[in-house]
Amino acid sequence: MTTLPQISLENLATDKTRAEERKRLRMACKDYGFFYLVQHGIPMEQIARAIDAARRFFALPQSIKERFGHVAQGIYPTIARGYSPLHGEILHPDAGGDPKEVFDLGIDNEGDRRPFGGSTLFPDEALAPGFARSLLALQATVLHGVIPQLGTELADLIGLEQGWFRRHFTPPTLGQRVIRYPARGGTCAKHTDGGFFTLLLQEELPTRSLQVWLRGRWIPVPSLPDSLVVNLGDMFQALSDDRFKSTPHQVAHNGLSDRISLPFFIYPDIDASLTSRQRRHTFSVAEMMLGNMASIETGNGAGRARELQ
Ligand SMILES: O=C(O)CCC(=O)C(=O)O
Ligand SMILES: [Fe+2]
Repeated sequence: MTTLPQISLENLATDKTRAEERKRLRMACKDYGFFYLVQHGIPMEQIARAIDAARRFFALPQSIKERFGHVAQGIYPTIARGYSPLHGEILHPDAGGDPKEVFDLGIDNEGDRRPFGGSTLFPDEALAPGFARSLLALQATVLHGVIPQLGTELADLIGLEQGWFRRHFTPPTLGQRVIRYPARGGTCAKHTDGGFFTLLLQEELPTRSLQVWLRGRWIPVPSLPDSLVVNLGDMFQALSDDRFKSTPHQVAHNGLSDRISLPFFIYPDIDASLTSRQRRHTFSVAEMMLGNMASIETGNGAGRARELQ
Protein backbone atom coordinates (compact mmCIF):
# COMPACT_ATOMS: atom_id res chain seq x y z
CA MET A 1 0.00 0.00 0.00
CA THR A 2 1.29 3.47 -0.81
CA THR A 3 2.15 5.60 2.18
CA LEU A 4 3.50 9.10 2.19
CA PRO A 5 7.21 9.69 2.74
CA GLN A 6 8.41 11.00 6.11
CA ILE A 7 10.68 14.02 6.24
CA SER A 8 12.51 15.05 9.40
CA LEU A 9 12.76 18.78 10.08
CA GLU A 10 15.58 18.06 12.51
CA ASN A 11 17.57 16.24 9.81
CA LEU A 12 17.08 19.23 7.51
CA ALA A 13 18.57 21.47 10.21
CA THR A 14 21.56 19.23 10.98
CA ASP A 15 24.80 19.55 8.96
CA LYS A 16 25.49 15.82 8.83
CA THR A 17 22.05 14.80 7.58
CA ARG A 18 20.99 17.85 5.57
CA ALA A 19 22.05 16.82 2.07
CA GLU A 20 20.39 13.42 2.25
CA GLU A 21 17.19 14.81 3.78
CA ARG A 22 16.98 17.51 1.10
CA LYS A 23 17.16 14.83 -1.56
CA ARG A 24 14.28 13.00 0.12
CA LEU A 25 12.31 16.24 0.44
CA ARG A 26 12.73 16.90 -3.28
CA MET A 27 11.47 13.43 -4.09
CA ALA A 28 8.53 13.76 -1.70
CA CYS A 29 7.52 17.07 -3.30
CA LYS A 30 7.96 15.79 -6.83
CA ASP A 31 6.30 12.37 -6.48
CA TYR A 32 3.60 13.16 -3.91
CA GLY A 33 3.30 16.86 -3.15
CA PHE A 34 2.37 15.55 0.30
CA PHE A 35 4.48 14.18 3.15
CA TYR A 36 4.60 13.53 6.87
CA LEU A 37 6.82 15.93 8.80
CA VAL A 38 8.47 14.34 11.83
CA GLN A 39 10.80 15.82 14.47
CA HIS A 40 8.98 19.08 13.77
CA GLY A 41 9.58 20.75 17.13
CA ILE A 42 5.94 21.39 18.07
CA PRO A 43 5.26 20.03 21.56
CA MET A 44 2.54 17.38 21.32
CA GLU A 45 0.87 18.71 24.51
CA GLN A 46 0.40 22.04 22.81
CA ILE A 47 -1.46 20.35 19.96
CA ALA A 48 -3.50 18.23 22.38
CA ARG A 49 -4.52 21.33 24.38
CA ALA A 50 -5.72 23.10 21.23
CA ILE A 51 -7.70 20.05 20.13
CA ASP A 52 -9.38 19.76 23.56
CA ALA A 53 -10.25 23.45 23.59
CA ALA A 54 -11.59 23.22 20.03
CA ARG A 55 -13.83 20.33 21.00
CA ARG A 56 -15.23 22.39 23.91
CA PHE A 57 -15.88 25.34 21.59
CA PHE A 58 -17.75 23.23 19.04
CA ALA A 59 -19.86 21.71 21.85
CA LEU A 60 -21.34 25.16 22.64
CA PRO A 61 -24.92 25.89 21.58
CA GLN A 62 -25.23 26.83 17.90
CA SER A 63 -26.59 30.29 18.74
CA ILE A 64 -23.47 31.09 20.78
CA LYS A 65 -21.06 29.85 18.11
CA GLU A 66 -22.86 31.97 15.54
CA ARG A 67 -22.12 35.10 17.56
CA PHE A 68 -18.57 34.65 16.32
CA GLY A 69 -19.59 34.22 12.67
CA HIS A 70 -18.02 35.84 9.62
CA VAL A 71 -19.91 39.12 9.70
CA ALA A 72 -19.20 39.72 13.41
CA GLN A 73 -15.47 39.55 12.68
CA GLY A 74 -15.47 42.68 10.51
CA ILE A 75 -12.57 41.40 8.36
CA TYR A 76 -12.19 41.78 4.60
CA PRO A 77 -12.93 39.41 2.91
CA THR A 78 -15.84 38.47 5.15
CA ILE A 79 -15.32 34.72 5.10
CA ALA A 80 -11.65 34.95 6.09
CA ARG A 81 -12.28 34.61 9.82
CA GLY A 82 -14.78 33.36 12.31
CA TYR A 83 -17.25 30.54 12.72
CA SER A 84 -18.81 28.75 9.77
CA PRO A 85 -21.58 26.21 10.50
CA LEU A 86 -21.99 22.66 9.22
CA HIS A 87 -22.43 22.62 5.39
CA GLY A 88 -21.44 26.28 5.30
CA GLU A 89 -18.57 25.91 2.82
CA ILE A 90 -18.42 24.51 -0.72
CA LEU A 91 -14.99 23.35 -1.87
CA HIS A 92 -15.96 21.88 -5.24
CA PRO A 93 -18.60 23.24 -7.66
CA ASP A 94 -20.21 19.79 -8.12
CA ALA A 95 -20.57 19.19 -4.39
CA GLY A 96 -22.89 20.65 -1.78
CA GLY A 97 -21.77 22.16 1.50
CA ASP A 98 -19.09 20.19 3.32
CA PRO A 99 -20.03 18.13 6.39
CA LYS A 100 -17.81 20.12 8.76
CA GLU A 101 -17.89 23.20 10.96
CA VAL A 102 -14.99 25.61 11.10
CA PHE A 103 -13.47 28.45 13.08
CA ASP A 104 -10.96 30.55 11.09
CA LEU A 105 -8.36 32.81 12.60
CA GLY A 106 -5.21 34.54 11.44
CA ILE A 107 -2.36 36.61 12.78
CA ASP A 108 -3.88 39.20 15.11
CA ASN A 109 -3.03 42.69 14.04
CA GLU A 110 -5.41 45.23 15.50
CA GLY A 111 -6.27 48.04 13.11
CA ASP A 112 -4.74 46.39 10.02
CA ARG A 113 -7.31 47.17 7.32
CA ARG A 114 -5.58 45.33 4.49
CA PRO A 115 -7.22 42.18 3.10
CA PHE A 116 -7.02 39.30 5.61
CA GLY A 117 -5.67 41.70 8.27
CA GLY A 118 -7.20 42.65 11.63
CA SER A 119 -7.90 40.86 14.86
CA THR A 120 -10.10 37.85 15.44
CA LEU A 121 -13.20 38.04 17.61
CA PHE A 122 -12.82 35.01 19.89
CA PRO A 123 -15.22 33.66 22.50
CA ASP A 124 -13.81 34.64 25.90
CA GLU A 125 -12.32 32.37 28.56
CA ALA A 126 -15.63 31.92 30.38
CA LEU A 127 -17.38 30.70 27.22
CA ALA A 128 -14.61 28.66 25.65
CA PRO A 129 -11.83 28.03 28.17
CA GLY A 130 -8.39 27.90 26.59
CA PHE A 131 -9.71 28.27 23.03
CA ALA A 132 -8.05 31.55 21.99
CA ARG A 133 -5.06 30.96 24.24
CA SER A 134 -4.16 27.48 23.00
CA LEU A 135 -4.70 28.33 19.33
CA LEU A 136 -2.57 31.47 19.53
CA ALA A 137 0.14 29.60 21.46
CA LEU A 138 0.23 26.99 18.73
CA GLN A 139 0.33 29.74 16.11
CA ALA A 140 3.35 31.36 17.79
CA THR A 141 5.21 28.04 17.85
CA VAL A 142 4.47 27.34 14.20
CA LEU A 143 5.35 30.88 13.09
CA HIS A 144 8.73 30.81 14.77
CA GLY A 145 9.71 27.23 13.99
CA VAL A 146 8.25 25.09 11.24
CA ILE A 147 7.13 27.87 8.89
CA PRO A 148 10.46 29.67 8.37
CA GLN A 149 12.50 26.45 8.51
CA LEU A 150 10.45 24.41 6.09
CA GLY A 151 9.49 27.42 3.96
CA THR A 152 13.15 28.24 3.34
CA GLU A 153 13.84 24.64 2.32
CA LEU A 154 10.89 24.62 -0.05
CA ALA A 155 11.92 27.92 -1.67
CA ASP A 156 15.48 26.60 -2.12
CA LEU A 157 14.08 23.46 -3.67
CA ILE A 158 12.49 25.35 -6.54
CA GLY A 159 15.59 27.45 -7.11
CA LEU A 160 14.40 30.79 -5.73
CA GLU A 161 17.26 33.04 -4.70
CA GLN A 162 18.76 32.98 -1.23
CA GLY A 163 16.74 35.02 1.24
CA TRP A 164 13.62 34.81 -0.96
CA PHE A 165 11.46 33.15 1.67
CA ARG A 166 12.43 35.54 4.43
CA ARG A 167 11.89 38.53 2.15
CA HIS A 168 8.40 37.57 1.06
CA PHE A 169 7.08 35.83 4.17
CA THR A 170 7.97 38.38 6.86
CA PRO A 171 5.30 38.22 7.98
CA PRO A 172 3.41 35.49 6.15
CA THR A 173 -0.33 35.71 5.65
CA LEU A 174 -1.72 32.87 7.70
CA GLY A 175 -5.01 31.07 7.39
CA GLN A 176 -5.31 29.09 10.61
CA ARG A 177 -8.33 26.82 10.80
CA VAL A 178 -10.00 24.70 13.41
CA ILE A 179 -12.25 22.11 11.80
CA ARG A 180 -14.68 19.62 13.29
CA TYR A 181 -15.92 16.73 11.18
CA PRO A 182 -18.95 15.12 12.84
CA ALA A 183 -19.12 11.35 13.34
CA ARG A 184 -20.18 9.50 10.16
CA GLY A 185 -20.23 12.87 8.41
CA GLY A 186 -19.34 11.63 4.94
CA THR A 187 -17.21 13.27 2.31
CA CYS A 188 -15.97 16.84 2.02
CA ALA A 189 -15.20 17.94 -1.51
CA LYS A 190 -11.90 17.39 -3.30
CA HIS A 191 -9.76 20.45 -3.86
CA THR A 192 -6.23 21.78 -3.81
CA ASP A 193 -4.98 24.34 -1.30
CA GLY A 194 -4.34 27.85 -2.58
CA GLY A 195 -1.23 28.83 -0.62
CA PHE A 196 2.49 28.12 -0.70
CA PHE A 197 2.20 25.13 1.62
CA THR A 198 -0.19 23.75 4.24
CA LEU A 199 0.65 22.22 7.60
CA LEU A 200 -1.98 19.89 8.96
CA LEU A 201 -2.18 18.88 12.58
CA GLN A 202 -4.66 16.09 12.83
CA GLU A 203 -6.00 14.23 15.78
CA GLU A 204 -4.67 10.72 16.28
CA LEU A 205 -7.63 8.57 15.31
CA PRO A 206 -7.92 5.07 13.86
CA THR A 207 -9.87 6.46 10.90
CA ARG A 208 -8.20 7.28 7.60
CA SER A 209 -10.22 10.34 6.86
CA LEU A 210 -7.80 12.40 4.82
CA GLN A 211 -7.25 11.07 1.29
CA VAL A 212 -4.81 12.18 -1.37
CA TRP A 213 -5.34 11.78 -5.13
CA LEU A 214 -2.24 10.09 -6.50
CA ARG A 215 -1.73 8.28 -9.77
CA GLY A 216 -5.42 7.87 -10.39
CA ARG A 217 -6.62 6.75 -6.99
CA TRP A 218 -7.38 7.91 -3.47
CA ILE A 219 -4.61 7.11 -0.98
CA PRO A 220 -5.57 7.28 2.72
CA VAL A 221 -3.38 9.39 4.98
CA PRO A 222 -3.83 8.09 8.53
CA SER A 223 -2.48 10.16 11.39
CA LEU A 224 0.89 8.94 12.59
CA PRO A 225 2.11 9.58 16.13
CA ASP A 226 4.10 12.80 16.57
CA SER A 227 3.83 13.83 12.95
CA LEU A 228 2.25 16.59 10.90
CA VAL A 229 1.13 16.40 7.30
CA VAL A 230 2.49 18.92 4.81
CA ASN A 231 1.16 19.57 1.33
CA LEU A 232 2.09 21.93 -1.47
CA GLY A 233 -0.39 24.56 -2.60
CA ASP A 234 -1.20 26.32 -5.86
CA MET A 235 1.24 29.19 -5.19
CA PHE A 236 4.06 26.68 -4.85
CA GLN A 237 3.01 25.14 -8.15
CA ALA A 238 2.99 28.56 -9.83
CA LEU A 239 6.31 29.65 -8.31
CA SER A 240 7.94 26.41 -9.47
CA ASP A 241 6.83 27.18 -13.05
CA ASP A 242 4.50 24.17 -12.71
CA ARG A 243 7.36 21.71 -12.21
CA PHE A 244 5.77 20.76 -8.89
CA LYS A 245 2.05 20.24 -8.49
CA SER A 246 -0.43 21.03 -5.75
CA THR A 247 -1.98 17.64 -5.00
CA PRO A 248 -5.76 17.20 -4.81
CA HIS A 249 -7.14 15.80 -1.57
CA GLN A 250 -10.39 15.36 0.32
CA VAL A 251 -11.67 14.34 3.73
CA ALA A 252 -14.09 11.41 3.98
CA HIS A 253 -14.82 11.07 7.65
CA ASN A 254 -16.92 8.04 8.50
CA GLY A 255 -15.57 7.45 12.00
CA LEU A 256 -17.82 6.75 14.96
CA SER A 257 -16.54 9.80 16.79
CA ASP A 258 -15.99 13.30 15.49
CA ARG A 259 -12.61 14.47 14.22
CA ILE A 260 -10.78 17.72 14.88
CA SER A 261 -8.07 18.96 12.54
CA LEU A 262 -5.96 22.11 12.69
CA PRO A 263 -4.63 23.19 9.30
CA PHE A 264 -2.33 26.18 8.77
CA PHE A 265 -2.38 27.64 5.26
CA ILE A 266 0.79 29.57 4.60
CA TYR A 267 0.71 32.44 2.11
CA PRO A 268 3.28 35.16 1.44
CA ASP A 269 3.11 38.71 2.80
CA ILE A 270 -0.19 40.19 1.66
CA ASP A 271 1.63 43.12 -0.05
CA ALA A 272 3.92 40.90 -2.12
CA SER A 273 3.90 40.53 -5.89
CA LEU A 274 5.80 37.45 -6.98
CA THR A 275 7.30 36.05 -10.16
CA SER A 276 8.43 32.50 -10.77
CA ARG A 277 12.03 31.91 -11.81
CA GLN A 278 11.28 31.26 -15.43
CA ARG A 279 8.70 34.06 -15.40
CA ARG A 280 5.84 31.82 -16.37
CA HIS A 281 3.72 33.20 -13.54
CA THR A 282 3.48 36.61 -11.93
CA PHE A 283 0.81 37.38 -9.38
CA SER A 284 -0.19 39.71 -6.61
CA VAL A 285 -0.70 37.74 -3.40
CA ALA A 286 -3.70 39.81 -2.34
CA GLU A 287 -5.40 39.42 -5.72
CA MET A 288 -4.82 35.68 -5.85
CA MET A 289 -6.05 35.16 -2.29
CA LEU A 290 -9.10 37.36 -2.81
CA GLY A 291 -9.88 35.47 -6.05
CA ASN A 292 -9.72 32.13 -4.26
CA MET A 293 -11.96 33.38 -1.44
CA ALA A 294 -14.48 34.73 -3.95
CA SER A 295 -14.48 31.37 -5.71
CA ILE A 296 -15.25 29.56 -2.44
CA GLU A 297 -17.89 32.11 -1.47
CA THR A 298 -19.74 31.78 -4.79
CA GLY A 299 -19.69 27.96 -4.73
CA ASN A 300 -17.04 27.63 -7.44
CA GLY A 301 -14.68 25.70 -5.24
CA ALA A 302 -11.24 26.01 -3.65
CA GLY A 303 -7.85 26.07 -5.33
CA ARG A 304 -7.79 24.08 -8.57
CA ALA A 305 -11.06 22.29 -7.67
CA ARG A 306 -12.68 23.29 -10.96
CA GLU A 307 -9.97 21.45 -12.91
CA LEU A 308 -10.66 18.23 -10.98
CA GLN A 309 -13.42 15.95 -12.21
O1 LIG B 1 -8.86 18.25 7.80
C1 LIG B 1 -8.10 17.75 7.00
O2 LIG B 1 -7.57 16.64 7.17
C2 LIG B 1 -7.75 18.46 5.72
C3 LIG B 1 -8.51 19.71 5.51
C4 LIG B 1 -8.24 20.35 4.19
O3 LIG B 1 -7.83 19.75 3.24
C5 LIG B 1 -8.46 21.80 4.05
O4 LIG B 1 -9.08 22.40 4.96
O5 LIG B 1 -8.01 22.38 3.04
FE1 LIG C 1 -7.04 21.13 1.80
